[in-house]
Amino acid sequence: MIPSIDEVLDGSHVLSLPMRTKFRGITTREVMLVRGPAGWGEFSPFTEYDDQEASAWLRSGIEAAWDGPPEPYRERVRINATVPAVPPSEVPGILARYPGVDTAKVKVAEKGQTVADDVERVRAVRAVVPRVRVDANGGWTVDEAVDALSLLLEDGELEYAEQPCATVPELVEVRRRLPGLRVAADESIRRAEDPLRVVRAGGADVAVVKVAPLGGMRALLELAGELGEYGVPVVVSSALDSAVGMAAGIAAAAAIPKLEFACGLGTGSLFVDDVCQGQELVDGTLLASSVEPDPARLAASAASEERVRWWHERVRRTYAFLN
Ligand SMILES: O=C(O)CCC(=O)C1=CC=C[C@@H](O)[C@@H]1C(=O)O
Ligand SMILES: [Mg+2]
Repeated sequence: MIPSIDEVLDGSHVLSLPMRTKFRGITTREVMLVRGPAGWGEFSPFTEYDDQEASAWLRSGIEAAWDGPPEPYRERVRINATVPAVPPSEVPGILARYPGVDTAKVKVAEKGQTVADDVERVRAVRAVVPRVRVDANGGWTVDEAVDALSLLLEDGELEYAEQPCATVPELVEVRRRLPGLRVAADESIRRAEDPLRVVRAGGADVAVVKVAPLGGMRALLELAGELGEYGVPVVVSSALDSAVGMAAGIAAAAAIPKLEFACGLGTGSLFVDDVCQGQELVDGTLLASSVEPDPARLAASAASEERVRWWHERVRRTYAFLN
């Protein structure tokens, strides 16, 4: 059952969370938290997304706050460190925020940077963490991907390359030209009309799945089951969520029967302050549990009246796509 708009907006908070490091081009993350009978939910589609795309995120926030999490298979979820496209000198400081974590995802192919920047950054990561995956966010052509990934492979193994190129045929081609390397699909799943298309086309060895863009924890679990039928394992990742959205990501990951890879659910450390005290990392794992935002932090991070109005209007427009 979908709550009314007034029920969704009642008791909601729009927050502006400053980030320690620029990530996907932003230095402040705006999120909206909603409160329902089952707890808290998050609605935080990136501001440039249209209402149709944002509607999956609204469905997801409502699911968390009105239905709560699915039945878990495990208590704790292994996570990876996430390293933004920073200079190598900043890498140790970022990794220090992930005690006990043995896998890092490194952003590569950042606009305005070179392959040499990527190689240096990945080297700095390898010096601290044994297992490395890279994420190009579709920033390379096939030739650029093959050249850059071959260079990175000269220094050591890569667990996988996430979205090296933007399109499905390009991913298929990268897989063909680098048969020893796993390719993971992210944007080709979360921003696609048919999330299984990339897998059917032979463009992915691994699928990156995110709760909010897929429309919630149960929608993610259903897709993970379908991907499993194709023999494609999933990595549950964040959508740069606050601790509330992250709790839904951890709950979804905890409810997947077979989890082979560390999950990208450690981006809370990219915020200067999250909406509540972060979950403690134990041996590189996070506990699946409900979260309660800290009222003082909600007050301190409250967005301007103008931005609150913008988000409320966005919810109203987006809500129209829910049925
Ligand atoms: O997967 C991770 O390690 C963290 C999550 C992450 O990298 C992302 C979160 C949100 C937006 C994306 O640009 C980005 C990604 O591309 O996977
Ligand atoms: Mg990605």
